[in-house]
Amino acid sequence: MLRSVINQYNRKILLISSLTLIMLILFTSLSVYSVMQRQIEAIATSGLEVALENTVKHIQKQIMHSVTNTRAISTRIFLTQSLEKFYSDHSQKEGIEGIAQSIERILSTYFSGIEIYDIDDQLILSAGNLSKHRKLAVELNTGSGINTILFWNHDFIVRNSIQLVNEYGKPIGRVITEERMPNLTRIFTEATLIGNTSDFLLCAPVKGNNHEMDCFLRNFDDNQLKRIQRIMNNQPLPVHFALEGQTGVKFTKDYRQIEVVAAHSPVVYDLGAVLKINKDELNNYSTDQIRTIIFYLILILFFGIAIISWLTLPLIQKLINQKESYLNERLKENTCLQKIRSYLALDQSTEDTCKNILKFLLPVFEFQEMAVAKIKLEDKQYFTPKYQENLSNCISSAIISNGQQCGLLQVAYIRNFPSTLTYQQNLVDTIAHDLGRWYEGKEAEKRIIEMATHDALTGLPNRYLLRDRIEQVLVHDTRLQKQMAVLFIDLDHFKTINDSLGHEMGDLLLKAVANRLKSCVRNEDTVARQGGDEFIVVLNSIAESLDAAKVSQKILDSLALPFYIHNNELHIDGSIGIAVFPDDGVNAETLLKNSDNAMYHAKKNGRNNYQFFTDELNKSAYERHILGLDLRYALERNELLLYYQPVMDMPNHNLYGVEALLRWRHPEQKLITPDKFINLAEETGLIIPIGEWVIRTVCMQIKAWQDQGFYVPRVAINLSARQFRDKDLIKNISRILSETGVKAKYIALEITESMLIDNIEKVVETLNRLDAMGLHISIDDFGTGYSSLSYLKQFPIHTLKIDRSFVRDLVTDKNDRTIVAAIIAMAHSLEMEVIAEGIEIEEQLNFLVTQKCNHYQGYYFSKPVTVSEIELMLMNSVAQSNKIRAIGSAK
Ligand SMILES: Nc1nc2c(ncn2[C@@H]2O[C@H](COP(=O)(O)O[C@H]3[C@@H](O)[C@H](n4cnc5c(=O)[nH]c(N)nc54)O[C@@H]3COP(=O)(O)O)[C@@H](O)[C@H]2O)c(=O)[nH]1
Repeated sequence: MLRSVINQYNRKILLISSLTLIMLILFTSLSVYSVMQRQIEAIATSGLEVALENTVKHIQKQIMHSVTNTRAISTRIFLTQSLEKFYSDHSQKEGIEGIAQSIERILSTYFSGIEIYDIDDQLILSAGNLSKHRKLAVELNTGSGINTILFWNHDFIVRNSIQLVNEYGKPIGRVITEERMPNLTRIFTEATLIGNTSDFLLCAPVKGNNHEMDCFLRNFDDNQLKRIQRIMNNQPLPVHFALEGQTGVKFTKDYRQIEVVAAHSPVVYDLGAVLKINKDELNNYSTDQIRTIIFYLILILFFGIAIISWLTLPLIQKLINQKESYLNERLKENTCLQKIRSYLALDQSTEDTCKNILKFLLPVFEFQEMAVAKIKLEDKQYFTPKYQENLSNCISSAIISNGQQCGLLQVAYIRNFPSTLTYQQNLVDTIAHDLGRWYEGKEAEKRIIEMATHDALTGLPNRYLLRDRIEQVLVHDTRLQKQMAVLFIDLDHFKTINDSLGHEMGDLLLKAVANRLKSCVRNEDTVARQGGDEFIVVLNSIAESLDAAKVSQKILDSLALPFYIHNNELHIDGSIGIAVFPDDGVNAETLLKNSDNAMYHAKKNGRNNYQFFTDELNKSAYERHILGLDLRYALERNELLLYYQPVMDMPNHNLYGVEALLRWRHPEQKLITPDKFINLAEETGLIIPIGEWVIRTVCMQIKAWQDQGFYVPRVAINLSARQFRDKDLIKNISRILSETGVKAKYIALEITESMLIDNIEKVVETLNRLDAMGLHISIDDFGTGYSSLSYLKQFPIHTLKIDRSFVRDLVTDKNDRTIVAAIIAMAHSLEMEVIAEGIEIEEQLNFLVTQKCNHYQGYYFSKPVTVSEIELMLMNSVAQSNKIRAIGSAK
C-alpha cells in the first residue's frame, strides 16, 4: 500500500518539479530576452551614435579642408601677381608661367584638378583633371565668396569655385578646384560593417524648399541621390532632425517606411547625416542570442529532470522510508501505550490508573504551556492541585475520556475559547510518544533494578538484595521477638560436574537446584544465590532452631533426588551451615559469616549434612583466618619443609620412588599438614610461590643426594590446580631443572583428574610439553573424578594413582574391589602403571598383588618421613642395588 503511495508521490514530484523547471526556464528566457533586447538596443544606440559622430567628424574635416585650401589659393600673392602680369601685354607670357608654376605646386599638394579663369571667365590654365561628369551634385552652403558642390564621379568629389582678387580687392579671375574625397567614399562603404541592413545617408536641404532634401544613399552608382520628403506620414525622418541641427538616436521609420534605429547628426555646411540599421536585424541578433540561451536552458532542464529522478527522488524516497519507520515506531509506541494501560490496570484500580496517567500527563502539558488537564471518570471530574493551580486563562486543556479502563486516550485542545474543543491529533501523538518513552524508560529501569538485585542465571535475589532482605527480616523478627535462620548451602562436588559435563549443564543444574530450594521453603522466606554453587536460604520468623534443622533436612532430601537434564541423570548433594538469629549473630554480615563456617564444618563432616554454627566453629574460622595471615610469611621465615613418603614396588617391596609432601612448621603450632593450608594457599594465590619452592627444593635435594652418591629414585611432586594452569609453569620448571642441573626423568608430576577436564586443548598442550621435556606424569586420586580411562588416552600419562578411598574398604567392600580391579586392568591395557595409595594393611596389599598392581604407597610400609629418614631408606636401597631398576626403564 505504502509502496504504491510512494510511487504515486514519485510521479507527482517528478511532474511538479518538471513543470516548475519549465516555468522557471520560460520565465528566465523571457527575462533574459527582455534584458538582452534592451542591452542590444542600448549597445546598438550607443554604437550607432559613436560611429556616426566619428563619421561626421571625418566628413566635416575633409570638406572644410577642401574649402579652406581653395580659399587659401585665392589669396596667394604669387598667383594673383602672375595673373596680373598675364593681363599686361609685355609680360603675359611671364604671367602664364607664374600661374602655371603656382597651380602646379598647389595641385601636387591637395587637389585632383585646378582651373584658372580670367575675368571674362575664359579658361587661362588648367592642371590635373576636373570632372566632366558630375553626378548627384549637391551644393553646399559654405558661406560667402565660395561656391562648393559635392558630387559623385566614381568617388566623392568636392568642387570649389572662388573669385581671384588683386591686392586692391579688384576681381582678376576665378579658380576652380576639385578634391577627391576617398575617405568619404569609404565611410559609405564601411557603413555596412555595422550590420547587413545598416546604411549611411548624407543629405542636404533643397534650397528654397523646406519639405525636401537631397540625400546620398549608399548605392551611388545607381543614381542614389534621392530627393526625399523630410516628413513622411506626419513623422519626421531621422535625417530631418539632423538637418534641423539635432543630434541623437531615433527608433522610427525611415524614408522606406521601414522600422529602423537611426543615429542622426548635423554636418558642416547645412548637411545632415544618418547612420541607421533595420530594427529587424537587431531583433534577429537578440533572437539568435536568446536561441542559444534557450538551448542551454533546455539542456539544464534535462539535467534538472535527470537529477530529480536519479538523485532527488531516491532522497525523497529515503525520507519517505524514514517517515514510514517513524510511523511504525509511533505505532509501536501506541502499542506501548496500550501496554501501559493494561500494565497499570493490572495492579491498580481504574481510578488509580487514570490518576497515574494524568500525573504523567501534567508535566507534559506544563511543558507545552498548557494549563488545564481534566480527567473524566464515570462522570466524575478529577481535579488535581496542579490543575487548580494552572487553571488561569484556560489557554488549553486536555481531556482523557473514560471508555473501558480509561478507554481510548483522547486529548482535546482548546485555545482561547474553553468551550470549543479542537481535537488535535499531534497532541495525542505527542502524548502517546512520551508515554511510550516513559514506559520504555520504566521497563529499562525495572530491568536495571532487576539486574542489580537478582542473579542473572537463576533469577534469585543476589547477594546485595539478600543482605537487604536479611536486614528487613531482622527488623521484623526483632519486633516480633522471633528467631530467624540463615542456611548456607554449598553443593558438593559441583565443580566436578561443571568441569566434566560443561558449563551449560552446570548452569542448568544450578537453575534446577534453585527451583528445588524454592519448593522447600515458604513464599515469605528468601532463597538467594550467593555465587557459584552457594545458595542462601533465609527462614523468617521461626519458632525455634529445630525448624531450621527440619528445613535443612528437607533441602538435603530434595537435593538427593536425581536431576534429569538433557537426558542426563545427575546427582548432587549439599552441605548446609546454619546460623540462627539472635544467638549466632544480630546482623546480616555475622549471620552469613557464621553460616559459612558451619557449612565448612558440614563439608568436613563428610558432606551431605547440615551443621549448626557453634562457638568452636567460630574459633576454628578465626584460626583459619589467622593461619591465612601467617602463611604469607611462611616462605620468607623458612617455615616450610618437605617430607617424603616411599612408593614401593609390588610384590617385592623394592623402593620405586618417593613422593614429596609439604609440611609447615608453624612457630606457635606444631607441624601443620597440607590439607590445612593448601586450600588457603590456593585461595590467596600463595600456591604459586610455594609450589615453585617445592619444585626447587626437590630438585636441590635430588642434586644433593646424587652428589652424596645416594641411589635417587623418581621424586613425585604434587601440583595444585592453580599451579597447573599457571602460564609460567613450564618455563619455571625448565629454569629450575637447568639451574639445579637435575634431569627431568627424576621428577614425576602428580595432577588430579579434575584438572584434566577444563580447557582440554590447553591441558593436552601443557602435558605434551612436560612429557617432551622428559617429566613423568601421574594422575592422583584417580577414581574420584568423572574421567573415563578411554578419555585419558588423549593425554601423555604414565601412571595412575588409585585414590585411597577405594583402597580403604577393599577388604570389606566388593564394589571397591571391582572398581580397583577394573582400573588396574584398563590402565594396563593403556600401558600405564598403577600405584595404589593408602595401603595400611596386608590384606589390601594382597588383593592388589593378585590384581597385578605395579606399586603401592601407604602407612603399611611407611608414613611420610623427614629427609634424614628417607635417606636411610635410600641407603638401604643401595644395598639392594642389584635389584634396582634404572629410572626410565619403566614407561
Ligand atoms: N599442591 C600440593 N599439594 C600437596 C603438597 N604436599 C601434599 N599435598 C597434598 O596435600 C594433601 C595431604 O597430604 P598429606 O597430609 O601429606 O597426606 C599424604 C599422605 O600422608 C597421605 N597418606 C599416605 N599413605 C596413607 C595411608 O596409608 N593412610 C592415610 N590415611 N593417609 C595416607 O596421603 C597424602 C598423599 O596423598 P596423594 O598426594 O594423593 O598421594 C594431599 O592431597 C597431597 O596431595 C604439595 O607440595 N603441593
